[in-house]
Amino acid sequence: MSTQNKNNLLLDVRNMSVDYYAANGAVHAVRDVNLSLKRGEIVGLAGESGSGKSTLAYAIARLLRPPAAITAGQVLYYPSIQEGERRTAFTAALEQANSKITDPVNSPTQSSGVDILKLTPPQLRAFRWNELSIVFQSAMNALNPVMDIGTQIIDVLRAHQPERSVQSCKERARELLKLVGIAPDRLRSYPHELSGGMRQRVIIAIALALKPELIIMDEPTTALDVVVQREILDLISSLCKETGTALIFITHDLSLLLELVDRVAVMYAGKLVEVADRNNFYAHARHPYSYGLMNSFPTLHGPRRKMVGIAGSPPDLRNIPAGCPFHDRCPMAFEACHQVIPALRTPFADAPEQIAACHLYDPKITRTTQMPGPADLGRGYEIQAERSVAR
Ligand SMILES: Nc1ncnc2c1ncn2[C@@H]1O[C@H](COP(=O)(O)OP(=O)(O)OP(=O)(O)O)[C@@H](O)[C@H]1O
Repeated sequence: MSTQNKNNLLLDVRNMSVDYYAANGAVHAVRDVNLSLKRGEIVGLAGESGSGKSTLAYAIARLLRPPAAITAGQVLYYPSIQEGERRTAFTAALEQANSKITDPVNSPTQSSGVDILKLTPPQLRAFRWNELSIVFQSAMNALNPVMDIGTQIIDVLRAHQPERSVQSCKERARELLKLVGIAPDRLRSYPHELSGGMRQRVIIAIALALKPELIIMDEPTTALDVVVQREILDLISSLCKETGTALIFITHDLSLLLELVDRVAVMYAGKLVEVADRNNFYAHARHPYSYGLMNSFPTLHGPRRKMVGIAGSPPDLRNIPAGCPFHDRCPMAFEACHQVIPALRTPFADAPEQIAACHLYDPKITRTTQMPGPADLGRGYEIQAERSVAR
């Protein structure tokens, strides 16, 4: 029997804010972000370059280093605790620490979760790889060129499971290669003997080595051509479903993201501006920024869309304008957008899980009697483009 929480929650990021302290002022890279993830769920983080996606992901994994600082927030993690099963390395590390103190801060059994930001160094070591692994941008270039891939996979296993025999590590390495579609006899190949796509598969195999509950992938396919990109995405998707691993997948390419994810979270200027399940988002992205982003990329499936693009560029995160941070690029902006920061709300009867931070959908603020639909947002962008050509 499992003692998991009833919502099957795996991760709950609460009110997260991160600044980078630069000589010319603090960069507010992540601002009051709330985001949760269920066990086995695939969530995509989208947004233009500089919107804070990687910073948020690294904050979750506690990988940020100065000049970055988490100025507020919690990252609550709910370890899987199966009664009668062997404790995981992580829950064992939590219990060991708690046995030494009278008032445990992070107990694996409490229903309120474990705050990753409060983990001690040994707990953090047990958390990484065992519970969470990360695939960085261009990770495939991080494989050691002078070691065969088998040794590199076995090294990860041995480092985290020193009690495991060499033979069992070898077997697991072969199994992992098979899982990612590489013949196990390639264990003795060196990275330069593999194609880019194969190297990326090896990286995915390493990320899965210790059966983590959660993987974060930051632009894992950008260095690959589109055909291989697609193959890798299909592989990631089927592996996550097969192993029940949750995934946070980061990219600025929304069309790619929509092929893979259960839910999409869109960031702009350090804030979450919309969260929706894939189908709702695809059918009707509510925030004008999400709409613009979606129509900036050609999609592989679905109806033909008119490409509009978003004029202008994101604000300077050292000096964020008042009101909605998107207002000076938004074709639908009105007075309130220049003054009042919109909160994430869920006013959509037809999609109660979809939330957007936009005054257009706030009946107390909006100027329209009807909520705008995709055609209205599209028309808004067209008018904006026509005006800029006329100028
Ligand atoms: N070391 C740093 N010092 C100062 N500012 C930084 C530093 N690293 C990132 N930033 C700033 O923080 C903001 C968020 O950056 P981040 O890399 O998280 O965005 P992103 O959405 O992941 O972008 P990309 O898609 O290009 O990776 C950007 O404005 C960036 O310039």
